[in-house]
Amino acid sequence: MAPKRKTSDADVDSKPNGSHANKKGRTNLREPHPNAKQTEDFGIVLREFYPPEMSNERCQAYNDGTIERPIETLEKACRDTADQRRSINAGKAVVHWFKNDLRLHDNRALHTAFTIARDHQIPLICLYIVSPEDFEAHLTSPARVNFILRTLERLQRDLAEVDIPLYSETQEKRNRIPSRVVELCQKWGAKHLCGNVEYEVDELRRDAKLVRLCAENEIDFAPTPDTCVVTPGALSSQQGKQYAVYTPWFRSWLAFLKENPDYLELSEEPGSNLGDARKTFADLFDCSIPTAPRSKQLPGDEKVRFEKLYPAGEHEATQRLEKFLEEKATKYDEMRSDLSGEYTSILSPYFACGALSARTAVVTAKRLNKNWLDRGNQGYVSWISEVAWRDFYKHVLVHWPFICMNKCFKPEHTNIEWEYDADQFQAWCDGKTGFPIVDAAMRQIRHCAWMHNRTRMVVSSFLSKDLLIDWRRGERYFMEHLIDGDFASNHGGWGFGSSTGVDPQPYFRIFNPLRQSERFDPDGEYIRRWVPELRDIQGKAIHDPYSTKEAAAIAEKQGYPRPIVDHADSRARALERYKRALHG
Ligand SMILES: Cc1cc2nc3c(=O)[nH]c(=O)nc-3n(C[C@H](O)[C@H](O)[C@H](O)COP(=O)(O)OP(=O)(O)OC[C@H]3O[C@@H](n4cnc5c(N)ncnc54)[C@H](O)[C@@H]3O)c2cc1C
Repeated sequence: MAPKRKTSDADVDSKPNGSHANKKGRTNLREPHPNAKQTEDFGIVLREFYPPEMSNERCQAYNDGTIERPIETLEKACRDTADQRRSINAGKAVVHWFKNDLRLHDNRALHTAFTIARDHQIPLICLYIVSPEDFEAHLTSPARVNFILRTLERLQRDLAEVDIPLYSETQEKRNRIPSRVVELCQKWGAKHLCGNVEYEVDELRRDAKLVRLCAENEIDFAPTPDTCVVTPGALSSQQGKQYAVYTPWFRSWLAFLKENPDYLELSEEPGSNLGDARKTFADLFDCSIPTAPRSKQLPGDEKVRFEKLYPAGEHEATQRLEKFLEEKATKYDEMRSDLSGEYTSILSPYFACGALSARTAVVTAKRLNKNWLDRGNQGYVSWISEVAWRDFYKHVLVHWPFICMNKCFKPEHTNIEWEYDADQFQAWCDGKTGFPIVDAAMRQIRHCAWMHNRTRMVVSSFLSKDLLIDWRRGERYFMEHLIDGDFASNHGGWGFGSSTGVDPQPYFRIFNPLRQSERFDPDGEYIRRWVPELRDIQGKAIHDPYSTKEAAAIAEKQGYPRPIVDHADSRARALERYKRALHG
C-alpha cells in the first residue's frame, strides 16, 4: 500500500480553527470561560494576544504522523536541494548567519563556515538580523533584547580581532528575512551560507523556505544542528516512539552519548580571516549594532543595573561556568534548592542567547568529574542532568510542535475550566498575594529578570492551582520578563508546575507554598531580601505572617496584604476542576 501522503502544516496551522468550543462542547481557551469572573480588560488581553488554538484533531494528526512537522519540512528542503547544492562553486566569500548562537567557541556552523572559507582562501563574513516582529511574536523581554544586543557588541569586537566583520541590520518585516539574506549573499558574492538550526516552529519554517530560495539562487545553505547536546529526533524508545517522560529519555540520552562520543567533540573557534577581508569588505567593519526596537527598550538606569548583573559575552559565560564548576558544583545536589544563597550557576541567560553551548558545559563538567556523565560526584552528575532538561524540552518541542500554538501538551487539558480574576492575576504579578515566598519570587523576577528554579515551580503552581488562572497567562508573563526566556524550557516548566504540559510526574502535583517556604528558605533570608515589609518579623512566622499576633501586627503596619486565597480550599477546588476536565 502506498504510504499516506503527509500534508504540510505550513499554511494550515496559521488559520483560525474557527471554533471556540472543543469536541465535548466545552469552551476552550481562546476565550475566557463564559462563567468566568472577569474584568473587560482581562478578556481583551486574552483575545488580543492568544493566537487561535489548534483543534485537538490536528494535534492528534501530528501525533499520528499524518501532518508534516516543521522539522520534517526543513529536512525535506535540505534533501530536495542536496544535488543542486553539491555543484555550487566557492564564490567570493562565505557567510555565517548568527541567530541564538552568539559565540565563537564551539559553534558548529561557524566552524564549518570558517573551514570552507579557509579551504577556498576566501573571506568569512558574519551576519545578524535584528527582527522586531520576531521579538514581538516570541514575547522577548526588554532585558533579554538588551542582553542579546550587548552580546553582539562583544562578539563584533572579538570577531574584528581576527579580521572577521559582523554586519548587522534591523529587518522590520520578518517575512522579508529569507529574501534579504539571499540579497546580502549575492551582494557579497557568497555562495555558501552557514547557520545553526533554531527549533521553534516559525524559525524552522523560515529556514525551510530559505534553503529552497538559496538553492534557486545557487547558494548552498543547509542549517546545522548545534543547540542541543543530542540532536532532537536522535532518541526514541524501543517501540520507536519519542519519549514524553524525562527519566527514560535521560537514560537514553546518556546511552546515546556513550555510543556516540563525537557528539561531545567541541569545535574550535575561527582563526584569522583569510583573503583580503579588511580591504574588500572595509565598510562592513564600520557597521554598528542596531539599537533595540522602541517597544523593547530598557530605561537607562535598568540598563546599567542589568549590565552589572549579567555582563555580556562568551568570556563572561566561560568564567561563570568555570567558577561555578570549581567552587559550587560539587555541592549542587544538596544545595541547589536552597533559596538563601547563590548555589546554581545562573548561566541560563548565556545558554538562551547561545553565548555558551550546552555541549561545552557538559564536557567541562564531565572532565572535572573524572570523565563521568552519570557517576562520580553527585553534584556534577545532577548538574549535567539539569543541563539535559534543556535538551529534553527542545526534543519535545520538535516532536510536538503544536505546543507552540497555545496548545497544552495533553489535549484533554484544554477542558480545564479556568478562573479569570484580573485582580488576583495582578496581585501575583506585583508580588502582593500575601504568600511571602510567592511574593518574594515575583519581586525577584521584576528586579533581576531571573528567578530560581524552585520558586519558578512554586509560583507557577500557585497561579495555575491556587488561583486556577490559565497557565498561559503565567507562561506569557515569564517570557515577557525573563532574561533567559526560552520557549521550550518555559513551556516545559509551566507544564511541570501546572500539569498542563509535559508532566514528568505520574501524579498531579500541587505545591504547598508554606511548606516550600519553610523547607527551602528556612531562616526566611530570601523573603527578607525581597519583601522588605516583613524584614522585622522574627522566626518561622515570616513564612505566614498573619499566623501570629506579633507578626500580623508588623505585616499590617507595613501594608503587607493578607493571603488572597486559602490554600486548602484552593487545593480542593483545583483537584475537583482538573478531575472534572480529565475524567468528564
Ligand atoms: C515555570 C518555569 C519556567 C521556566 N522558564 C525557563 C526559561 O524560560 N528559560 C530557561 O532557560 N529555563 C527555564 N526554566 C528552567 C529553570 O528554572 C532555569 O533554567 C534555571 O532556574 C536557570 O538557573 P541556572 O542557570 O542557575 O540553572 P542551573 O541550576 O545552574 O542549571 C544549569 C542549566 O541547566 C538548564 N536547566 C536547569 N534546570 C532546567 C529545567 N528545569 N528546565 C530546562 N532547563 C533547565 C538551564 O539551561 C540552566 O542554566 C523554567 C522552569 C520553570 C519551573
